[in-house]
Amino acid sequence: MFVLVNLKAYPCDPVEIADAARDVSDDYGVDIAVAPQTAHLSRVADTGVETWGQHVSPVEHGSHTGSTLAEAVTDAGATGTMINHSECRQKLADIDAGLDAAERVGLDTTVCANNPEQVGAVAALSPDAVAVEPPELIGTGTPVSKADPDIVTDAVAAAEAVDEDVSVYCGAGISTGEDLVAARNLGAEGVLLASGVAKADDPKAALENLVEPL
Ligand SMILES: O=C[C@H](O)COP(=O)(O)O
Repeated sequence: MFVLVNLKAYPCDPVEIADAARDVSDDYGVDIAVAPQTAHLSRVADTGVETWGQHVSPVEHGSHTGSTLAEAVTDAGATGTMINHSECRQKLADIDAGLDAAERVGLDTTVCANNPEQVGAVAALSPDAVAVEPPELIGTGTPVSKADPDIVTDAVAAAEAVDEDVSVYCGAGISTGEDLVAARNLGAEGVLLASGVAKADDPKAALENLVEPL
């Protein structure tokens, strides 16, 4: 299972969480990546943890003030990026161009989607992975695997029907090891989570609790 920890814009210490994620990943043999604010990418990557961008813009070098250039994301040490997070929605054409930008520099890609129908649509763009996240469950602590497990199994089927090489992750409300095991049992190959770690009093303990049952 791949565990992608999105720090969003939470008031957490990205380096403390990156250090914890690196150590827990090493200790438990689970692939854990951290996606901090773009301005924190270098500091997070310097810890040695797998580092992801929260977004890349659908642009090349040029007059694109305020953009998140894929080349700058890799220069900062990231090896992957999310695109189309529910809190950073993109038009389909921009998701496609964002994937082109990520591919140009060799970033791994996860495209987020609200539901299984959207999973099928974005799987057609051949990202490395899609992450299904019902927006209404984000930040609630109620995992999609409990609230509506069919969303995960339907997302897996939708991606498989389009492109068997696209992995499916699930997210929203995931905070415990039990949630990770449930996601795996529903066919997900990874999880995307945020508040369960970024808002935890002890992020390292939260990460250990997540991966221990795997
Ligand atoms: O990027 C992470 C997802 O939006 C899930 O957030 P959450 O774990 O706080 O529900």
